[in-house]
Amino acid sequence: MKLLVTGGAGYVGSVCARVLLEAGHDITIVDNLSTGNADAVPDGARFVEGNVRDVAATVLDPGDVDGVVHFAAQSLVGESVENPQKYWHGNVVETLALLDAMRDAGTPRLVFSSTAATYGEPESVPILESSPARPTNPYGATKLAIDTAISGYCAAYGLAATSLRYFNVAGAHGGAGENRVIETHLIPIVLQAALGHRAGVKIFGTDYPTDDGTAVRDYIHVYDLAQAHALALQASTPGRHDIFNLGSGTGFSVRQVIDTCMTVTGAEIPVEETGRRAGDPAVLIASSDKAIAELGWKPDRTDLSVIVSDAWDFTRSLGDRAHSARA
Ligand SMILES: NC(=O)c1ccc[n+]([C@@H]2O[C@H](COP(=O)([O-])OP(=O)(O)OC[C@H]3O[C@@H](n4cnc5c(N)ncnc54)[C@H](O)[C@@H]3O)[C@@H](O)[C@H]2O)c1
Ligand SMILES: O=c1ccn([C@@H]2O[C@H](COP(=O)(O)OP(=O)(O)O[C@H]3O[C@H](CO)[C@@H](O)[C@H](O)[C@H]3O)[C@@H](O)[C@H]2O)c(=O)[nH]1
Repeated sequence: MKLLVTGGAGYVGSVCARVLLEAGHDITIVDNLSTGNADAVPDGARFVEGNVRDVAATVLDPGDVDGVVHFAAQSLVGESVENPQKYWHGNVVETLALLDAMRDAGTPRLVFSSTAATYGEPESVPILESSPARPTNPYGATKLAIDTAISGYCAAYGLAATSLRYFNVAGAHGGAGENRVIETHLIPIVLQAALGHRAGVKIFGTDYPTDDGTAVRDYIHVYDLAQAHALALQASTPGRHDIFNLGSGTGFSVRQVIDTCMTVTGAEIPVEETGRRAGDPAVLIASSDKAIAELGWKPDRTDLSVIVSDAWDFTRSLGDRAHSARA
């Protein structure tokens, strides 16, 4: 397929673009490099630098593009609580412009990066797609608003769309991984501390109602996630909006993640316990049964040690290209 990939210079988008190229798709990436890296754009993809809102209409030639895989977004839970304006504009306004450009150009399919954050604090785990969606932060609220808009565009205009609700993405593949200028995610932060690029790691909250008091998340390997995108592109149906959770189905606490990172790296990492981060739910664990049954998805890198090892190999391979090395 001829595909437009937004956010393909970012972490998840750059891995997925590689996997889609390997599968034989023709890829054009649009990215404004606000959090992404130009050197993450894979060989073999065309690259257009710009905001989705500004360039979508020019890169979607009428009748020419088979689908859009839309990763570009603002995606930090804590930041969204402090600066919701950045999230409503950066996510909802940008995506509505993309949906309208797709409609004008007759682009038939969309795969959208939705999130576990749409559910908020779950009543029970694992979380199903039918679980109540009550986001606890503006980031999740904007992604839920986009999912709602997509449903309407599918029903009224015949778009074929899939929203993939990722849980916590981690790991690396094909020379691509996490290398953000400002890093806030747990696993890359712990690995940067293991490399000596940070003094240590803070645990945000030790009073959650979990076994060890720290928050529990479901970590999914970015390669498994990429496979789901390839399947979703094949499975889409005009007029339908399908929503799938994507996780490994197992929860790990912040302490367990730090312990696994210490085992994999062999490094002793200083840990400081601090208060909760605003907007964080206690426990997020996915049921991915629907994706397994309906997309034929087969996640096979679900072991946390494998996820952390792949992230560690990538982080070490960066050398001077690591933003954390220059901090
Ligand atoms: N990383 C996770 O754990 C996770 C979990 C759930 C959902 N997601 C979703 O997956 C997607 C990718 O996340 P990521 O972790 O790779 O983030 P990222 O910040 O690494 O990548 C986002 C990319 O989009 C680009 N971008 C942002 N706004 C843009 C705009 N308006 N126009 C053009 N380019 C723009 C950035 O420069 C960056 O390259 C996001 O939609 C995020 O909400 C991520
Ligand atoms: O230095 C740190 C960083 C994080 N955490 C905690 O570790 C957990 C995981 O945090 P993080 O890696 O920042 O991911 P989340 O905030 O859970 O969000 C990720 O996972 C969500 C889905 O669950 C996605 O929607 C988001 O885009 C993605 O950033 C949370 O409990 C954090 O409070 C710490 O204790 N210390």
